Amino acid sequence: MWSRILSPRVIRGTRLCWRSLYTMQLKTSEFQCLFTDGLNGLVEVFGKHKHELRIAGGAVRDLLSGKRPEDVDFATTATPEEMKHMFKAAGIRMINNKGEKHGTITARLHDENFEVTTLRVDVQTDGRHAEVEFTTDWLKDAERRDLTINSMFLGLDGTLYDYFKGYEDLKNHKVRFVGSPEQRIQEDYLRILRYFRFYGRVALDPDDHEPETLTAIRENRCGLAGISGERIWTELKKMVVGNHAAHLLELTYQLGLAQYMGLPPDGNVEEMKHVWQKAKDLSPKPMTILAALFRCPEEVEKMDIRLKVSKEEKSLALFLVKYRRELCKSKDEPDSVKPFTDFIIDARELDTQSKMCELLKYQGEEKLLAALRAWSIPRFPVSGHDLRRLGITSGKEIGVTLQNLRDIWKKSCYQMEKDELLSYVKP
Ligand SMILES: Nc1ccn([C@@H]2O[C@H](COP(=O)(O)OP(=O)(O)OP(=O)(O)O)[C@@H](O)[C@H]2O)c(=O)n1
Ligand SMILES: [Mg+2]
Repeated sequence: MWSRILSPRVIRGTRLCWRSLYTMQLKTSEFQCLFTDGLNGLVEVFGKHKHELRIAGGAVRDLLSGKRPEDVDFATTATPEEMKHMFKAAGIRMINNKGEKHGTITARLHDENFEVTTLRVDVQTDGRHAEVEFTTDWLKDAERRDLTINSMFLGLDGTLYDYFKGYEDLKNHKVRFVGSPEQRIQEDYLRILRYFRFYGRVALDPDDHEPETLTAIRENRCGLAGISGERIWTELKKMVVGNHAAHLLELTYQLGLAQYMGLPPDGNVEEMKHVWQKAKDLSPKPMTILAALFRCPEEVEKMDIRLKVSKEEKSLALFLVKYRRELCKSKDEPDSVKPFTDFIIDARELDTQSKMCELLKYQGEEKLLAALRAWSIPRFPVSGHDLRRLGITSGKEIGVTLQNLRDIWKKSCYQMEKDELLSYVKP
């Protein structure tokens, strides 16, 4: 059952308002999966030193949505110094203390790492980094977090601490910033993209945004220019393969964000919407959806300069932009994968088959995709060595003959064997 404790607070020194803390008791069985020997050990150490320890942020959101969280962050009232002292005394190993400046200590128990962060307030932010001050006030730590659904804590006894109705928002499929969207965005402009990503995860309706959220995003869009390409790409990738992706990408264009995110300013939004509709249930790679926005290879190059995507991702984008219309199913035999397998045989590059699968997703060719996935590249049975044995010595001639034989072999649907193929060679 919900219990409600009301406390008056002054927000930003101007308005007096009632801030509520909702607490609720979850059954520990609901998050039993987390209680490993390592976590039990961690809980014991914090209990012994009388420091509070709670699960924080994204992991609480995931647990409440019935999902097993990928990474679990812990928050505590103990300072990093107190944690270090406590872990040392208990003989617990700590690893790479790079996060210590921001209050994070990583402890290793029973071969598991636990990241525990001291409650903090961001005293100075520049839209990317924050200078932090430690606190023992859980509300203050919740206040600096981005979205209400990401601002909850879960005590290890099953008590949920929820200052901003995050659980209600989660149940109502609402994505809202904590307090002022403008302020939260200005603290870290990447939150614009986090908003879209979580919208895709949580919202049912593709167009159920709070108007003031969209206004804050639009007015602060330039801030994205200062965010590194790697961070943008990490978020964008997750958003593009989530729910409502086409709607959200279109919205980034309507709000004028695209150019700050490495996407072509005049991206082909209509094509992207079609491609998404056709490919969304075929597990497309993020780049398969984004490729639809590019009108030419130069736009892929510009995107790469900004987002620093991987070599494979860039090569996939260039492949799709080049072949999306050129390489299509045959009109006479629409169920045949032959045009695609022939291309793969000729390309002789290891990743062509996987790129071709993405091309079929782009084109929405579900049946051909299944057939291509089931196909494995047959081995061409003739080598240069075989031709040399037949008396062909010039390298150039060997190359030409091999290609001719390969074409014959392709026509035979890769069935012809070596002797039959070599019978075509006139020495
Ligand atoms: N720009 C950011 C990034 C993170 N957070 C806070 O830090 C928590 C943990 O961040 P992170 O692990 O990066 O994201 P998650 O929300 O946990 O999402 P994911 O499932 O992708 O890990 C978030 O839940 C949120 O409370 C934030 O307020 N602003
Ligand atoms: Mg996380």
